[in-house]
Amino acid sequence: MEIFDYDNILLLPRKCRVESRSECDASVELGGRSFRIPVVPANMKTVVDETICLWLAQNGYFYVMHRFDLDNVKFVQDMQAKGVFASISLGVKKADYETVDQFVAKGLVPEYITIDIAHGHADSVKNMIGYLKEKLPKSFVIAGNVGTPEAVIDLENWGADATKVGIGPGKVCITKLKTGFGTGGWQLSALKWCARVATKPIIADGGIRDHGDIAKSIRFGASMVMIGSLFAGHEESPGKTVEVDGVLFKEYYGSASDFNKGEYKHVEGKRILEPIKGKLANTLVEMEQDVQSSISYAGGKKLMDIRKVNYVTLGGDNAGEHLLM
Ligand SMILES: NC(=O)C1=CN([C@@H]2O[C@H](COP(=O)(O)OP(=O)(O)OC[C@H]3O[C@@H](n4cnc5c(N)ncnc54)[C@H](OP(=O)(O)O)[C@@H]3O)[C@@H](O)[C@H]2O)C=CC1
Ligand SMILES: Nc1nc2c(ncn2[C@@H]2O[C@H](COP(=O)(O)O)[C@@H](O)[C@H]2O)c(=O)[nH]1
Repeated sequence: MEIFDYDNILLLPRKCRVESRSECDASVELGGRSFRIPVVPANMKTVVDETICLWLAQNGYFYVMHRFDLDNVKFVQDMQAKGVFASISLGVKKADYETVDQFVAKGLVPEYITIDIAHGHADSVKNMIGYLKEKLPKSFVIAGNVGTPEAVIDLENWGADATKVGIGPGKVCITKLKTGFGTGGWQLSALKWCARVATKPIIADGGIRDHGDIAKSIRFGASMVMIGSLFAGHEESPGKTVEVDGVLFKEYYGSASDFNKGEYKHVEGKRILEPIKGKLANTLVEMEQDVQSSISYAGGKKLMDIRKVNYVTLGGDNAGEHLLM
């Protein structure tokens, strides 16, 4: 198997078919809705909050609210009362089952539910998917995180409508160091490996450092990418603002860090500072424009045209050109 990551791949252009990049359509469909770009901010406490989620939904972007210190029932009620879709995260513990029961009792149906645990290839996820499909059959269920084709096959067979791929490639992730496991360092080829067997959408989660990595993820089989670090350093980001030598930063910490957990147990995440780089809305517009450019370099007009391009690997044992024959 070829092993590579975002830094060792470049996509190869095909003859341009548009006169302006504005003709290129960066939108993607997920769960019956169309979103402006194939990007979702990570469901982490220092990346999204209620205000950001509402703004994203109102402006044509997908979102997944985090599940930490949050009343999921109130969140769904609030979002739906404001006329936008509700997209929440759930774990697999007793309290998460009770949340589902409350939805049913109140007649609430979140449009999207992401089952979000560290080791998503597990019976606990199978059981939660089964429960959701029984109690809330209309909700679109995203399940993860996983990093192998076997896991993608299982999650899909258990009923997941989409899977989330990425174990440990995140910027504040220390899973690789603490456990010796994961897709950190080879996330893009792990995505390729998983996409070969997937029959439903994959969300590639973690490791995106530059906007061009979005197109690379689409090329290797993602329908969407989940990004934390590139979103954590905005004026509106929920993390604490910290000043260092006159420069403003936002804190960004892992969901499995002691900062998020409130205790040092099974810690697989750390805290870093991200320089503040302006408004979230501007970054999203820039991402859309960059994805439009990617589509134009792919010789296409729509997002999935990126899937058709050849690529080269730079450096290492697998270096070379990879042609689609
Ligand atoms: N994408 C990634 O690489 C990673 C992401 N995270 C994020 O951190 C957050 C917290 O995750 P998580 O700790 O799973 O959530 P929870 O604390 O809600 O734990 C979920 C359940 O899974 C169990 N569990 C967690 N890890 C393992 C494992 N390796 N093997 C067996 N059981 C396990 C937990 O039990 P117990 O704690 O008793 O073992 C618990 O019952 C999530 O948002 C997750 O996405 C965390 C690590 C890696
Ligand atoms: N191993 C860990 N992974 C984590 C933790 N908290 C979040 N995450 C994952 O990272 C991505 C974001 O990655 P980025 O490279 O865009 O910053 C996020 O969506 C989670 O899947 C953690 O504590 N440990």
